[in-house]
Amino acid sequence: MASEVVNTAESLDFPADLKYLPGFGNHFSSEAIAGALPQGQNNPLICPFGLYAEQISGTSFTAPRKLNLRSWLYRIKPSVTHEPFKPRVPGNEKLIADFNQSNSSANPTQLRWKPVDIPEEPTNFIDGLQTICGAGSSYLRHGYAVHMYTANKSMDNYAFCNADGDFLFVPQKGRLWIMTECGRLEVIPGEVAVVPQGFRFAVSLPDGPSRGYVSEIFGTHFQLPDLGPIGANGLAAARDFLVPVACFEETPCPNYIIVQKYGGELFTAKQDFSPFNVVAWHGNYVPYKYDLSKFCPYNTVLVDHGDPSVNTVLTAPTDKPGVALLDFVIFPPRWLVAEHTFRPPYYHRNCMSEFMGLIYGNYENHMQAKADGFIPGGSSLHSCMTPHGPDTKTYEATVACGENAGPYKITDTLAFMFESYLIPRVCTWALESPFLDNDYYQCWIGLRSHFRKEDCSKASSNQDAD
Ligand SMILES: O=C(O)Cc1cc(O)ccc1O
Ligand SMILES: [Fe+2]
Repeated sequence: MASEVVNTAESLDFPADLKYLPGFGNHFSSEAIAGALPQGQNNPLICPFGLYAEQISGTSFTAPRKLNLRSWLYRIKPSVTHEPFKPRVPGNEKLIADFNQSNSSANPTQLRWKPVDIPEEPTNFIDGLQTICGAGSSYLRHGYAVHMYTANKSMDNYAFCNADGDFLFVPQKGRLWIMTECGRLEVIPGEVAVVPQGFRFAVSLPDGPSRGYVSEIFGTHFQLPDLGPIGANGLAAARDFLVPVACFEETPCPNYIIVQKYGGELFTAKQDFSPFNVVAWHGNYVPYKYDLSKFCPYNTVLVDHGDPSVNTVLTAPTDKPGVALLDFVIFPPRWLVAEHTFRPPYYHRNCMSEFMGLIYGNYENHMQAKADGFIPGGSSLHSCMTPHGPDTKTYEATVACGENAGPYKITDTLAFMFESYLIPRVCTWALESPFLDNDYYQCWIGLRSHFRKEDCSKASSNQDAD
């Protein structure tokens, strides 16, 4: 418990030495003022210091205990104290939470986008968020969305609340200062953060123009993957996940606006205080962050290219065992040592769908075969059964290197994949976007046949002689 730290954040300043609580799935507790958490019960008649008790649940009350998520917030005023929600004008028409024929289409071709420009006009995180693709519906609590954000303005006197699902933030350019009801998260490119469904949060941009990726999941939450035969350790360690400590604002804010995303539409409600007025909290339903450089990769040590699932950081399950609504997978710096193996990703068609982004560096830069076109801030989508794999340059350079490729370290790169069982529909604006790379398919067109027919006849005549 962070009871000695008195975080009375009179402004939303983020100190350099932000404190966090470590762990994943823990029952945490945090007090900005010692004694603010009720002891022995959640909902006393009068809470310490006259605070209001409020529960936020992330699963139905009756969910099995091992899945049950909820937290208790002790706040200066309860979040119900606001004027009625009204449709936000203007809304954000590029935000989709119910994928259908009016807003998106099926597209089985290989798709790739260049990095989207960060606008010049003042744009905050809410207005700069645009859905690229997704499947299902937040109304039915089954599905996901992949968004990109570009923004250059902090959310002042605005808080966002996503009633549809959980957001996983993957910043690519610029730090995010995410103020949440549980406290502050600083997230730099190379780190990721999760803000679960329903938490109010405000995004500030201390570095100015910023860009990144967001995945949103409907109806479930992220878990750490099972490790199977890997054993009890490896990949993302629970203790490297960081949860904010309680921190509150109490200065009057006469025109504070809550922007609620509900069914993909935006609604606003006015209130006269900051929603970041939680003096203490406890529970297991919390925002958190994770530094991807802490990931402990496992990989091939003799032959063949392992499947990318070995690099799963977080997984959001479906009801089918082992089948993900959304896996968050990374391709971090690591040694390649496989012998007589084609080391880059194999050519493949996957029954799952793969959205990829690049945080920095070159993706799978095997033997410096610099594949063009997939640039930091860009993205690609290879949907269910859409063939893909290394481009011509990478194939030729890998084969030219032959058996001489000794141990080789892939460095200075960080790519990721959102992989889903559900077949994505692609949003209309994303298909019409000037950033769509219409020549993407060209990167494979040069792949030549290396088939040596003469070797086949030699092999069969040798066989006849035997
Ligand atoms: O398509 C991709 O680049 C992602 C990917 C990487 C890999 O090493 C194996 C399979 C796979 O889908
Ligand atoms: Fe793939």
